Amino acid sequence: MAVQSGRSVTGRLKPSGPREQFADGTCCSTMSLQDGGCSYASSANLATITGSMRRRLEDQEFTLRVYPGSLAEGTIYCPVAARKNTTAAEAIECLIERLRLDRTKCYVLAEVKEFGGEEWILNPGDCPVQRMMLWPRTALENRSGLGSGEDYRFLLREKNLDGSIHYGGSLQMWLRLTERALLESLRARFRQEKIYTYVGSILIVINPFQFLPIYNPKYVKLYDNHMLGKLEPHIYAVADVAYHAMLQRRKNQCIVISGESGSGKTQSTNFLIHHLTALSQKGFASGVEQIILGAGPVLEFPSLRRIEQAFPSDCPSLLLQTSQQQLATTW
Ligand SMILES: Nc1ncnc2c1ncn2[C@@H]1O[C@H](COP(=O)(O)OP(=O)(O)OP(=O)(O)O)[C@@H](O)[C@H]1O
Repeated sequence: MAVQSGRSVTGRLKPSGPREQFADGTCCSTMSLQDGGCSYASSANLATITGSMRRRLEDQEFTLRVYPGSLAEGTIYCPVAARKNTTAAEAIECLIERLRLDRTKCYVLAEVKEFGGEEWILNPGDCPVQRMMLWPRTALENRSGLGSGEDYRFLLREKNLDGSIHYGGSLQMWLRLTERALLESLRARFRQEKIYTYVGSILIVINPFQFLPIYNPKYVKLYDNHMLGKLEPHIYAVADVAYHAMLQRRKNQCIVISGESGSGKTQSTNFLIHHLTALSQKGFASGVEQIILGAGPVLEFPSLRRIEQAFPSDCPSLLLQTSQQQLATTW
């Protein structure tokens, strides 16, 4: 599952000044300047100022997030750089190129204003940025909250020969499919006693509730200073990355462990500490491991949202614990 990254719309629309008013959709910059500033500006000056501001806005580059759904499996959204007068046809051309879509087919951009809601098809000459500027600020800021009610976004759709739109499942359905694919992959791996799986930089662990011979010195050595992704996913790999990042960058590192009760967080913490002390001692026996385990500095967060707030983007590793019972409810 690949999530394409790009500068967020929010980031682009946030700069202070007239642009912010514009992004809010309440009024354009020209209007706000006339409202607030004409008492001291001569009409000639005003024309010059408004002209240059308008030009700046025309030149301003925004990022459209376009969700291709089933047209490009493995891509959740594709960021497209666009200006105020970039047309839907131009944005689609860029998407065809980026997503390597079939050029013999015809595509349209659809605007959706509510998760799973009605879709408005843009004409080729419509300007998506101008439509985005009419979205409320909350919709631009809350880019991740699926199902949060107001969930404005652009979708890429295929047009049938008769001019009708080929839907091929809603975005909601497609996202559920990717979740199902993830769960199926976790289940298949778990059946082969592979309890660890990477999803991007996150390690998902399924509690096996049985002893697995994968925590012995052979594994400590195997994962010592290895390249992430070269070996099977393992909790030692996470510890190893954090340890070496700490040495190289000379900065504290943080590993967040999240999961329901009984999913194996304490056990994973023990494995992490075991590996970290083994790396730092290189086999030299000492009581450090026991001291750290005894101190047990445990931070508990009730939800992932709180974790995100506490550890924003520079948090290096996130470990998600889950148990068979928890997954069984979904499987
Ligand atoms: N990697 C593992 N291998 C084998 N057994 C495990 C593993 N992880 C967890 N377990 C088993 O699951 C049990 C519960 O795990 P643990 O106590 O770590 O859960 P927890 O998430 O810390 O629970 P709580 O939140 O209630 O404290 C352990 O006693 C152990 O038997």
